Amino acid sequence: MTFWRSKRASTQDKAVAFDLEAASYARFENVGLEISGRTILQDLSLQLNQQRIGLVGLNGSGKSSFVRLLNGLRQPTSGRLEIFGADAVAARKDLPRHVGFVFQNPDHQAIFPTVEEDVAFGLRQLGEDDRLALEQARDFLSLHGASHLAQRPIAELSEGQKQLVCILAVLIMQPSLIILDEPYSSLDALAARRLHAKLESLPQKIVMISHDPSQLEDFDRVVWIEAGGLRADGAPGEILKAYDDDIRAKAAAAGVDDWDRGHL
Ligand SMILES: Nc1ncnc2c1ncn2[C@@H]1O[C@H](COP(=O)(O)OP(=O)(O)OP(=O)(O)O)[C@@H](O)[C@H]1O
Repeated sequence: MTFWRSKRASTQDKAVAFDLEAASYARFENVGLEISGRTILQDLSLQLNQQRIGLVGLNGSGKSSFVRLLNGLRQPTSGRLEIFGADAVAARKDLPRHVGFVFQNPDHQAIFPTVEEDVAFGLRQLGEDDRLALEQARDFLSLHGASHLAQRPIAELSEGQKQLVCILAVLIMQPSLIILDEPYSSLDALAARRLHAKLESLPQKIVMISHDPSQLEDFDRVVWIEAGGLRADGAPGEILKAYDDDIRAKAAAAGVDDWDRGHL
């Protein structure tokens, strides 16, 4: 059974010259981001070219801000960023067609009353006919063992169910790059295993934020963001170990049992 829209984007998009086969799907050159006069990200220079890249960093370090740059939710305020070969500022309106974004908080993503309408929405955005989009959404939900949720109001779902629906709403669009911002945060162990296996099987590029190092161990690369900058970048084994060591050192210095000696 196939679900994919007939109007699928070609490798060279007509409106903006995206190169969806580019080896480096994101190129950061001295990229900075300021919001309301505050520096959130600074002087980031790196290229993303591996299939699955994990992002780690403490709360508030800038991970969500970093991934928001990738699909046009934020634009750099300094430096240059190219996504699939196109300037991220000039291409910001077209980026969501190729870069799917699973939000950390499902309430920021789901906008339609029912699950099937929400999953169908992305296909409609891509130009699919309303009725066909809804049919494909139902089939897709069924394929992923979620047909029982199809007509449920999203607002009534559990947090984990909402998170899974938001993931499906992005997967159905088959974007070339999929961003996942802490997708495991509300999932039970079974759903987490299923998602892990699913992500492993996908042909698309994936950039995923996770506070659970075990979900990133088999990724191709891990990038560690600290205080809005690049702290380390490399093989998961090396970076996750260094990150864990750093957390242990900080915990020992701050006194993990003493909330007041730490800081938010
Ligand atoms: N809309 C905004 N206005 C002002 N400051 C913001 C805004 N969004 C994020 N920030 C600030 O940017 C910094 C980085 O936030 P960001 O959400 O990117 O961190 P994070 O690493 O994803 O954190 P977490 O792990 O807690 O999700 C924080 O200091 C945050 O307060």
